[in-house]
Amino acid sequence: MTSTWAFLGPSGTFCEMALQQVAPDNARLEPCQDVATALDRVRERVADSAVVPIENSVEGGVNATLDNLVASAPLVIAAEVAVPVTFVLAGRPGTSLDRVRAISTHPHAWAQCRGWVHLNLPEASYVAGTSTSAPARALAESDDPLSFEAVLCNPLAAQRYGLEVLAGGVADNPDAVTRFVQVTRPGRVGEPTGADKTTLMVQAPHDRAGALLDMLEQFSARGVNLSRIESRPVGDSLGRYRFSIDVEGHIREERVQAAFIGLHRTCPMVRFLGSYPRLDARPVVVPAGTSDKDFIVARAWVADILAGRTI
Ligand SMILES: O=C(O)C(=O)Cc1ccccc1
Repeated sequence: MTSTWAFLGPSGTFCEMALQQVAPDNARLEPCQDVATALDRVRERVADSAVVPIENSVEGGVNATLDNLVASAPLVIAAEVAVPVTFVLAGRPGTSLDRVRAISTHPHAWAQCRGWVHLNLPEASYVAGTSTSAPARALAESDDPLSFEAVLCNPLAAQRYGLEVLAGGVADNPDAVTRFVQVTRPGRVGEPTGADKTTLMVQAPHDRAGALLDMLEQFSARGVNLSRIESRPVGDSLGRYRFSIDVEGHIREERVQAAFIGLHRTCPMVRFLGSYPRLDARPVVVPAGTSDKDFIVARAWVADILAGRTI
């Protein structure tokens, strides 16, 4: 049976390149206007999965994704993918570089090429695009006059839409990587691989000294290592934050469950956002005293006490 995959479109985005790494060959593709629409397609059961950007090595977390994952009906991350992001400046065939007055692209792409533009086209202004390939397609297909003459997109998109590369290698950081995730509706949680990651969103306990430390202690007390933590405003008033966190380990592991139970007891909001294999497949180091076996043995000891078998 074919599955339907939503992504940030149109064809030619970095998101589509990420999707190609995880989707089956016969997947039906559903290009969307923005990240929120792609995730809603999964909630509405129009799509089985969505592939969306979550973190960039230059810009950090992708807020549209981090916030949307906790905004409405629950979704979970099933897999992660990294895509090296390389940009070209492209225009309609025959466009000369010194004629470029305005450039359109996705805000994340603009942020990653700003230095090059400042140096090489200091007069050029920026026109926000919904993705890197949306303005590329518009340049190629629109008969109307556009408010820009060039786009920043990946070399494949320039080729796909028949645009001419006016300059290559325009990224300020040539090693930039964006991490994308495959998102699905929640189901029975799969088995751990030993090299897994778990994503969650937590609202710290109420405003008081040490609240953040107390939250972090839930992880450190169980030997659970954090690989990413970012604060996001809750949105209803100034000064209220929740934390988007990646931890090393799987929700089927005892120490991760113990940390989740601790958070649930002490924090106003905790949302599980998926346990999935780590991109680098590096096995998680489990500190002494926090393995599943350690928990099972300790629980059996308490059971013995309760049954009067141990004093
Ligand atoms: O617009 C795209 O091509 C995307 O997939 C979003 C994006 C934009 C810039 C860097 C990484 C991802």
